[in-house]
Amino acid sequence: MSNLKRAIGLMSGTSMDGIDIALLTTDGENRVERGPSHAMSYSDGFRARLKAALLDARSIAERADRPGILQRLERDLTLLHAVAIQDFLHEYGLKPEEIDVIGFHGQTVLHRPQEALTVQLGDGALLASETRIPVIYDMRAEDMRNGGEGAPLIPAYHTALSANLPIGLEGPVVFVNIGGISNLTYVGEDGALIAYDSGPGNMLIDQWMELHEQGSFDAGGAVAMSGHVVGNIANRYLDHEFFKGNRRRSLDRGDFTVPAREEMSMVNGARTLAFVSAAAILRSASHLPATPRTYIVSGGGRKNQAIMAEFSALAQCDDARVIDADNAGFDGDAMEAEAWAYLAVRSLRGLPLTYPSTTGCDRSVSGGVLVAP
Ligand SMILES: Nc1ncnc2c1ncn2[C@@H]1O[C@H](COP(=O)(O)OP(=O)(O)OP(=O)(O)O)[C@@H](O)[C@H]1O
Ligand SMILES: CC(=O)N[C@H]1[C@@H]2OC[C@@H](O2)[C@@H](O)[C@@H]1O[C@H](C)C(=O)O
Repeated sequence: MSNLKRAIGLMSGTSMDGIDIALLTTDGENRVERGPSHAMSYSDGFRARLKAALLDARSIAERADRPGILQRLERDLTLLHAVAIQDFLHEYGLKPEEIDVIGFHGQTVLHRPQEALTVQLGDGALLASETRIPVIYDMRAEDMRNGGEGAPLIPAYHTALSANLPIGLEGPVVFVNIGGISNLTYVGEDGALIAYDSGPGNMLIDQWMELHEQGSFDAGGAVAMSGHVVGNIANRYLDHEFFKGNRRRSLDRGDFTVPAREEMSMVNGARTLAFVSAAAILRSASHLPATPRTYIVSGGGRKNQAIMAEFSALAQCDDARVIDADNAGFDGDAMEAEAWAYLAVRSLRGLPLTYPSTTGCDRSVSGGVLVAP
């Protein structure tokens, strides 16, 4: 019997900008057929509630606690995901019974790997009943129960993608996702898989733009492109203990704080934080067993020209190339949502989602909670 499943992945990442949704047909191993994808932006009001939720989440002691606005927000967030699914099914002429499973990430509101505590808002049972499709959710917890960092989880999917790299890309290859936080996956020429979070991605830039009432992000990196890097402030970030030592750990949004408004001009701040985003990846990559030759970049940060220019310049010092995932035959916007579809199928089959070399877990671990409609 074929193990091929049709899965939909749903990702609401640390940027809190909206829901990415993607269709994938896969066996959870090497067969991956990418389908259509879509993004649904949150309204400004909803994004403001998500940000407020981060404060309420600080008082969570048990994973199931939902203090303050969290309980109501979890329901509303889940219902928005149900709307995203309905719209997607309608747009592509699909029926619920044609989808085997939904991989539901939810919204991370608290991530404290040192306390083995990670909380993603998202009611899997409600989503299953609303969509009439089986749902796999809460995919990070089992990893943490087994000593893992609970993130990143995308490396299992990167491994599958690495089987279809364009001819001529020099290895070792590293997949980099520049979302709110950035993470990297090293695929060695011997097949070795190493992954970890690599630093602040866009989150500081986004917060800087908001601080200056210039919208929620630096579109195209246009503001940054007219500024210059303020060295001492960049170094303050790059000297953070996160980049030192041999133990890699996963990040929470609260691990890095936006500079004070008066520390730099708006344009120099945007440029400095774009540089920090790029340099953080290189600093983190210096802990890999071999120097990467190609970086394949996905996530919204690849659309920031300043991040990409700084990244390319720094990588060039190591004779490495930086390429947009879209130019390597992938979809840089949909990759995380695709990954959650892929991981859901792996979860259904009891296959590992994480490995000691990706999250630091004690052994390969599967995970996720299945709810039938
Ligand atoms: N056109 C653009 N120009 C510049 N930056 C952009 C553009 N589009 C998106 N971004 C940046 O990318 C961010 C969203 O990226 P993405 O959707 O990959 O993050 P995420 O999935 O929420 O985060 P994570 O991967 O950490 O979970 C936005 O907040 C913004 O900073
Ligand atoms: C706890 C959590 O939600 N972590 C996210 C975050 O956003 C990027 C980075 O930090 C990564 O570790 C992870 O998401 C990706 C999709 C992952 O788990 O692979």
